[in-house]
Amino acid sequence: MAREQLNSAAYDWHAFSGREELAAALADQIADKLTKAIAKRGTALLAVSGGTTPARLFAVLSTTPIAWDKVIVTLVDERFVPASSPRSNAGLVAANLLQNAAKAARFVPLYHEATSIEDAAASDNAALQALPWPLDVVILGMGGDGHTASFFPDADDLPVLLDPSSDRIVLPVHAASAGEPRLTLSLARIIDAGFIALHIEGEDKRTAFDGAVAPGPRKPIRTVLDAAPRPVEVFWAP
Ligand SMILES: O=C(O)[C@H](O)[C@@H](O)[C@H](O)[C@H](O)COP(=O)(O)O
Repeated sequence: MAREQLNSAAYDWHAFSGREELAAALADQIADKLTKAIAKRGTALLAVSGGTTPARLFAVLSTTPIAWDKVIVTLVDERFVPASSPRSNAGLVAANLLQNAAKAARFVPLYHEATSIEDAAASDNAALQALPWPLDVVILGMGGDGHTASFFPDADDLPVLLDPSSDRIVLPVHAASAGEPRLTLSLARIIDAGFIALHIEGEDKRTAFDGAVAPGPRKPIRTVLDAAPRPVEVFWAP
């Protein structure tokens, strides 16, 4: 089916006529990048976003025949809730991605019980040092307000979250619009990824993306596009 391809310096736009077609194409791209990473360094590091958009992609990816036992999966961000919560991104990944062939992957969550989100982020920061950075693949989502990861426009310390030279891996986020405190990978870790995909669906998200890349007040997604050393691959379907 027809695919619309628009490019700009900061992103490559890949539009699909349907969400199934998008999921198949993006899953193929992810599998290709992970397989190449495994061939090159014996392992692959994948970070995925949560929310509602990725479930179909995760289901398709979970049946993709790659060496999942050599893949480490972590999260781009997480709500400060246990995996048993319906709000948990770890729960979403467990139910949709870590199934079928992908069950063999190693999952590294972000949420741990802690007395504060700051303590949780500090322990994550220490624990995730041991992962084989940089990310080979990162899959971002985007909210209608132009947030991605947990870089919410109303987040306290947004400049810290968006510092491209930060040596932090995981940062705590307080943002009234986020619902609950969040844990997020830093911008620095995200833009270091070998393949950066932004997965958005629906007309509202396309309008929000177009607004974010147009001249005007900078939204967090625009900061990611501008900071990335290579074009972000945007996958969109109506
Ligand atoms: O924890 C989260 O919510 C995500 O990581 C977040 O960044 C998400 O990608 C956007 O909010 C879009 O969410 P939807 O897919 O639900 O629109």
